[in-house]
Amino acid sequence: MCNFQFISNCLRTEEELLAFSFWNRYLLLLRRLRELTERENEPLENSRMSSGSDSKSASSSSSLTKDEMTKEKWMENIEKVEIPRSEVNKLVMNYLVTEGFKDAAEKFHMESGTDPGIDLSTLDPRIKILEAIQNGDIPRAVEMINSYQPQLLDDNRYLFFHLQQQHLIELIRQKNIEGALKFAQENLADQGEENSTVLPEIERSGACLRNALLPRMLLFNYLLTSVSVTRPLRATTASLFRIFFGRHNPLARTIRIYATNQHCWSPNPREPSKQTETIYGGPTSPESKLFEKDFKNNFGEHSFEKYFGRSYFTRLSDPVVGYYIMPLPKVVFVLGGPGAGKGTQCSKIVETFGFVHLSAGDLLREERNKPGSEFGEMIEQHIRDGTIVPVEVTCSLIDRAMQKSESNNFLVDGFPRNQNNLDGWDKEMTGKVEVLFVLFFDAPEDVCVERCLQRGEAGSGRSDDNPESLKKRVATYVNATMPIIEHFKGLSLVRKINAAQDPEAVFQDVRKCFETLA
Ligand SMILES: Nc1ncnc2c1ncn2[C@@H]1O[C@H](COP(=O)(O)OP(=O)(O)OP(=O)(O)O)[C@@H](O)[C@H]1O
Ligand SMILES: O=c1ccn([C@@H]2O[C@H](COP(=O)(O)O)[C@@H](O)[C@H]2O)c(=O)[nH]1
Repeated sequence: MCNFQFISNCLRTEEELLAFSFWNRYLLLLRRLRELTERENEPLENSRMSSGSDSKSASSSSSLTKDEMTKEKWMENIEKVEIPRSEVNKLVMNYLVTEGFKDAAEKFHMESGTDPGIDLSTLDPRIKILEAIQNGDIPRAVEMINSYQPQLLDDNRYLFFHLQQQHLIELIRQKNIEGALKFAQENLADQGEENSTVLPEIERSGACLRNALLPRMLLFNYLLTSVSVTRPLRATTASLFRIFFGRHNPLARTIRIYATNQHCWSPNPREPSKQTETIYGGPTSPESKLFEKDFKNNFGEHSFEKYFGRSYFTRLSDPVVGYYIMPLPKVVFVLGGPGAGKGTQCSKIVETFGFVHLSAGDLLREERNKPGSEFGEMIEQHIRDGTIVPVEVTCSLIDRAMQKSESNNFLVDGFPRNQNNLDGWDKEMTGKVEVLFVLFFDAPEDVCVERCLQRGEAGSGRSDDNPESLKKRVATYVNATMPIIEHFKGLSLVRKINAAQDPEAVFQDVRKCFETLA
C-alpha cells in the first residue's frame, strides 16, 4: 500500500496538499481500473455477467450489479487493490515534476530514492515561466520561453496564440481597454484567417472584449450579439475581428457595421468588393430603416443618432445579412490665394484638432518627383505656368491618400481650384465623403505675392515662387478659383478668415471654426 503519510510529509504548501488530494482521487481511479481489468480476465462462470455472450460490460466482483453498487462497497473494493510502492512513487514524482513542485520533488527524491527522470535544476526556468503566467505577465513569460526554448513558440503556434489570448484577457482585466484593442488589432486580428483551429478561441476573446468595452462600444456589442444570434458562422466573427481590429480598419474609423456573409466582406465601403452592391440610400433606405429600428430597440431611442449621425450604407446583394455603416470621412477644403498662409494654418489645425493635411500641391509635387511617373512632366508644366492639372490626376491622388490614411478627418488644401476640379470631385466623391465647410484665407494680392517671393528667397526650392509664375498663379486664382469659392458661398459653406494678420491671430479665428464642430 502506498504510504500516504510519507507523501503528505513531503507536501508542505496548501497548493501541494490540494494537488495531493487530486492525486489521491487519481489513485483511486487507477485502482478501480485495475480491478475492472482483473474482473474482465476472470472466467465467465465466475463473473455475474448480464445477459448476452458478447456483453463485456463488467459487473462488480461482488454479487452486486453495476446499478446496485454502493459507495461503501466501492470504497471497500478500492481499498483491496494494491499497487507496488515503486509505481506509486514514480507517479508521485512525475506529478511533482510536471507541475513544477521542485522542492517537494527534491525532498521526495531524497526520502524515497525515486529518480525524477530529469535534472531538477532545469525546473527553475519552467517555474519562473509558470509564475509569470500566473502573475499575468505574459510578455515576460513569452520572453523567457523564447530564451529557454527559442523554437517552441514558432513550432507551436497554437500555444503562442493561447499566450496572446491570455495577454488580451490580462489587459481587459486591468481595464486597459485601449491597450487591449491595440493588442487585438495588432496580434489577433488575422489569426483566424491564418489558422482556423483558433477561430473558436477568437470568438471567445471577442466576447470577452465585447463585455469589457460596454458601454463604450455599444456597436461592437451589437455586432457580436447579432452575429452570434443570426450567423452561426465562425468565419463571420473572424471577419468582424478584421473589420474592427484589422490594421486597415482601426477603431478610429468606426463606427461601422458588418456587411458580410461567410465569404465576402468589404474592407472599405469606398471600394466595395465585387460581390457587394453599394447603395447610398442613407437613413431613408429600407435596409437603413430596419437596422435603425433594431438598433434603437437594443440601445434606446436616441442611441442611433448619437452613434451614427450621418452615415451611408453598403449592402450585400446576395444574401443581405447586414449593413456596413461608417461615418463618412469628413473633409474641409482650404482655399485662398497663393501664399495666403493655407499650409501654415493647416499645420496648426493638424496639431490642435487632429485632422490630416492633404495638400493637393504637395501631392502633385510628390507625383511629379516619382521616377518614371507618366504625369511628371505634365504636372511640372502646369506648376510653372500656374495652371491647373486635370482633375482625374489630382482627385485620384487625394482619394488614394485618404484611403491610405487611418484618420477620418481631412484638410484638403488648395483644391478644388477650378470648375473642372469641382466637377471631377463631385463625380468621384459625392456620397463618399462629407464636406464640412470651406476655409477661405483671404489676403490682398500684394501680401500673398510678397510672402511667396520671400519664401522663394528663403530657399523653398519651388519652381513657382518667382515673379513670372506668381503672375500666372494669381491670374488663375482670380479667374478660376474665386468662382469656386463663390459657388461654395452660395451653399453657405464658406468660413472666411482674415489671412493678412499675423499667423497666431489668424489661427485664433481658424480655431473657432473647428471648435464649433465638436
Ligand atoms: N500670417 C502670416 N503672416 C506672415 N507670413 C506668413 C503668414 N502665414 C504664412 N506666412 C508665410 O508665407 C509663406 C507662405 O505661406 P504658406 O506656405 O502657408 O502659404 P500657402 O497659402 O500654403 O501657399 P501656396 O498656396 O503657395 O502653397 C510662408 O513663407 C509662410 O511662412
Ligand atoms: O489642385 C491643385 C493644386 C495645385 N495645382 C498645381 O500646383 C501648383 C502649386 O499649388 P500650391 O497649392 O500652391 O502648392 C498650382 O499652382 C497648380 O499649378 C493643381 O494643378 N491643382
